[in-house]
Amino acid sequence: MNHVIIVAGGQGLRMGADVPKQFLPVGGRPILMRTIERFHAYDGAMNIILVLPESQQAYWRQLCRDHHFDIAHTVVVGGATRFESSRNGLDAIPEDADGLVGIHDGVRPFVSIDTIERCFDAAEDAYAAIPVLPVTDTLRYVDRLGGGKNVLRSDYRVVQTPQVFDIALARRAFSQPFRESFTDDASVVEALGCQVPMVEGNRENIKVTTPFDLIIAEALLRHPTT
Ligand SMILES: Nc1ccn([C@@H]2O[C@H](COP(=O)(O)OP(=O)(O)OP(=O)(O)O)[C@@H](O)[C@H]2O)c(=O)n1
Ligand SMILES: C[C@](O)(CO)[C@H](O)COP(=O)(O)O
Repeated sequence: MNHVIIVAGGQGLRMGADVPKQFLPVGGRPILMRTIERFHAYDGAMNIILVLPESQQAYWRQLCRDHHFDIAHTVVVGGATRFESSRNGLDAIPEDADGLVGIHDGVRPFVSIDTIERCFDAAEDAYAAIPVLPVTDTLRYVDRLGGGKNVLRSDYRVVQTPQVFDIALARRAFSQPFRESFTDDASVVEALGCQVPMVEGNRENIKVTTPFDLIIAEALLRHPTT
């Protein structure tokens, strides 16, 4: 059985909305529902674990009733960091489970089924896989004194989710103590000394982070490309 942990335990400070950003509507439906629907569409038998702050769980249950949202999922409590939220999600997977676990941002509702499939297929072969895209702008390194220099953009990739791992590998990685450098799940696995293979992501798979991203999200719904 495949598992996916949808992390939605953050504060959404950059969005600055009254309602937690994962509950904001896009095309009339909460972002989080759209995200969960993508994984259910990929694999109807997938074990879906949703990580949410305790204070938001009653509101989420109300939203599910209001929107007749009936995709089965388990809700677990979020942590102070994304690392902690991912780890809480992992703890909800039965001890004796084997196979793969994907970890996905609750606020990436436009992940394509192809991207999900590429990640799970590659992780089946290589124990881990993450979706990435090439950088389309010129990149500039800036130092602490305000100086800067052009860097070769072909040396870099933009990283998305879902990040998929063998469950035993993910458990070992998340038993390490937290480090500030853990900005995604791949960086936690790499701290064990493992390589994390990359597959192609999809351009629409934006992380809804700021009010501007909500405008893009509405436009993507009006002109679907996935
Ligand atoms: N303690 C945390 C922090 C983040 N996340 C989740 O990780 C994903 C990516 O994080 P981001 O979009 O940066 O969300 P926030 O941390 O909520 O945003 P901000 O930094 O603006 O507060 C989101 O789905 C967010 O809910 C989480 O589960 N637990
Ligand atoms: C995990 C992630 O979405 C990969 O791009 C990203 O690192 C999370 O962003 P945050 O701003 O660090 O929460």
